[in-house]
Amino acid sequence: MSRPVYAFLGPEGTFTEAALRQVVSPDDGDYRPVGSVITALAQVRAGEAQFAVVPIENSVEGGVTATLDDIAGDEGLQIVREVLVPISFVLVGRTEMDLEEITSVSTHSHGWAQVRNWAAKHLPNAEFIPASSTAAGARGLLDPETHYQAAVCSPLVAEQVGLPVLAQAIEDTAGAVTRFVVVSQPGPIGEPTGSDKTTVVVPLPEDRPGALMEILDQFSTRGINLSRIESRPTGAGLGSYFFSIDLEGHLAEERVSAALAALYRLIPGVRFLGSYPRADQRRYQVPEHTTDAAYHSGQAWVTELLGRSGT
Ligand SMILES: O=C(O)C(=O)C[C@]1(C(=O)O)C=C[C@@H](O)C=C1
Repeated sequence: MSRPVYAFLGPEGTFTEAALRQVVSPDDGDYRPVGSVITALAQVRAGEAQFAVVPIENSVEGGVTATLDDIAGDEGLQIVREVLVPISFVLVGRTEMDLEEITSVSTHSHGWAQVRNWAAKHLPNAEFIPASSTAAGARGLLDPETHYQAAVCSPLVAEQVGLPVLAQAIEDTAGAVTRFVVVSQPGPIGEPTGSDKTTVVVPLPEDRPGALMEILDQFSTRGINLSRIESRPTGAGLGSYFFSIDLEGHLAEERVSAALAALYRLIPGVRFLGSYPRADQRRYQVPEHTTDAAYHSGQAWVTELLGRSGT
């Protein structure tokens, strides 16, 4: 049987590849490096890859907008898993050189955002040259035609390319983590594990006072904690937004399905992007009155009443 194809942001040595390695070994999955998050997701939509591994948020820099916007675009994708990768950066140079001599440095824009204070202090003369990934920036230094002199990348890439490390642990915030998701075409939803997340996209109705409050109310009255909520422009015009929301719980849990059903009644354009296990396996506290058992006993009571009414 052929191995499933995993499209991911390459080339070899990206943080995305580190995430992919947590998902499947190269013996069991076909690693396909591509040039962008959008290409990886497009390959899954087109059926050219079974899975894409893409960054979705960073603990310091926040949401990865290319991913959030693309997966929100239609119901052609489903999140099946999440993976966490600790992030630390080094500075590599084409040759050994003093930091003050560096006039241009390349990396991924999300990586640059995580070292910008360090760079302002230690690379005062350097211009930032955006690369399609941290590994692409570093590997570019191997090409004699490349005009920049240094790159910000993971310690692993530095080792792979064999270039001199000019500075280590240059991230502005120690202990940063990037969260990646594994995405497939819509299909069966995994069983609840007791430590799950559900991702939904909710278009914010325009000209409806209190719409955000109404959305949040569906979760709070059912004791559902939100682990991420971000507003993004739909692109349709100023004032047109959607919310990308991660909530604690699985669609198969009563409080979650009840909240989503209520949300659908309010805003039929709501999109379900998947229920999947939490990477940190942390269990959440469900208030007593919103456990499945509480929902079942409430329903049993109403069913009994309905029996008496003869309907
Ligand atoms: O460039 C890479 O190595 C990536 O995997 C992309 C990416 C991102 O898009 O956030 C992943 C993790 C780091 O936060 C920096 C860059």
